[in-house]
Amino acid sequence: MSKKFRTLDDVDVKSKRVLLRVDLNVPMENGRVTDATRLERVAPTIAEIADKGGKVILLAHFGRPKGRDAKDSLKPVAEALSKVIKKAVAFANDCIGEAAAKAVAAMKDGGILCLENTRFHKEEEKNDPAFVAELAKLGDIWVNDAFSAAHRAHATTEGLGHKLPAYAGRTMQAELDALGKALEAPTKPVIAIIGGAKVSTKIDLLENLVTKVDALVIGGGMANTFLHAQGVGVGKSLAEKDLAATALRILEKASTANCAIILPVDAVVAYHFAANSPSHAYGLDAIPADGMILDVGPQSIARIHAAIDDAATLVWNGPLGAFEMTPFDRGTVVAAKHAAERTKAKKLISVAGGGDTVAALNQAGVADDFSYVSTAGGAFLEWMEGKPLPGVEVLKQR
Ligand SMILES: Nc1ncnc2c1ncn2[C@@H]1O[C@H](COP(=O)(O)OP(=O)(O)O)[C@@H](O)[C@H]1O
Ligand SMILES: O=C(OP(=O)(O)O)[C@H](O)COP(=O)(O)O
Repeated sequence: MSKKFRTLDDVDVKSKRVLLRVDLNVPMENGRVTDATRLERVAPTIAEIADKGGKVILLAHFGRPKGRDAKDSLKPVAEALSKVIKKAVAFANDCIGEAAAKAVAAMKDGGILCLENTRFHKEEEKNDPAFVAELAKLGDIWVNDAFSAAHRAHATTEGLGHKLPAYAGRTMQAELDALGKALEAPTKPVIAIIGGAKVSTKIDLLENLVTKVDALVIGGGMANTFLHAQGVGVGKSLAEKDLAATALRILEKASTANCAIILPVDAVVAYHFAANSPSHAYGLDAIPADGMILDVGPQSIARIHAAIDDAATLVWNGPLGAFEMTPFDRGTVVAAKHAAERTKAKKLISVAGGGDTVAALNQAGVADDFSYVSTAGGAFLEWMEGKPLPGVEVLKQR
């Protein structure tokens, strides 16, 4: 990788208070981390700083809380991280103020401290200068290792880089390096699969994506939004109906750009958002008004297979259905296995990313068969678009 920013090679961290921005936004169920990939990926950076005698002060968000909310505490994640890195991780129940200052003051060289969810303060997402200044008091340098949150210009992902000497962490370096190698000049035809639940934050990306890929498979909550826009009754499905105009504009743009759009032609519908709740596959003209689309149907899966077969490069973010609950993982698991087989047969370069997407690939048992698995979803898509990522750009300034 051409050296565009300073890294841990350029700083002596011994005895320094290192504010290390990581992405601890891991999938959780009943207080238990269900996929530790993001924790495993950040482990080398934490170990390197601690082993060199730096004080590792972890900054991270979790979920999208509106203010302090116990269900979004990072405490259980810090405990899971401690198990992954096999080192003690202290915890402070606020990321600024007295609790944070005391915990930092008590640190020894090589110690590790995790501060509570930065999004418990609304100033985090506003990149508020006073909040940034409060955070900056706790550290001597800022290391950004959260590539998967680098598309956010928040206080801890961007603001701190203007206030303290800034460095890229090892995960940040590795992600940019690997994505560059796999996708800077992708072998065509390129197919993208976009699913998941973060419709409003990802739909705008599709407008650019359709000019860069030859085919776009849309699944998950994203597909429901498009189907609704086309006049399909989607019942009680997760769909952002106010984005119908955006969805139609994207379809038009795709047509102009000669990007094939593969939307579901059938859907697995249930009446309760719960594992193993009774379900049935319906054609699009027959989705029950009181039902919820929780997965793509069998005919849609066949089309997705065919689209993958036509592609030389695959980029994937977002599960095709509510994969955490059987049997609604079927579409995602079957498509993931198919992409993995094509990759093993050297017919496909496959790159997938996103907290839940990685969890889904692990659940399907194929993460290791993909060409590259990124920790990032939204950030990876924005990087693909060629958009500058605020959390990366700020590293280049200093
Ligand atoms: N049809 C659907 N209805 C409800 N939730 C869905 C549906 N399809 C996918 N999801 C949910 O989308 C979530 C993942 O979305 P997202 O956060 O956008 O992906 P990633 O973390 O990989 O970037 C999962 O929790 C999954 O259950
Ligand atoms: O999980 C994340 O992104 P992803 O779902 O796109 O992989 C990041 O932690 C960013 O979270 P955000 O989309 O709430 O800013």
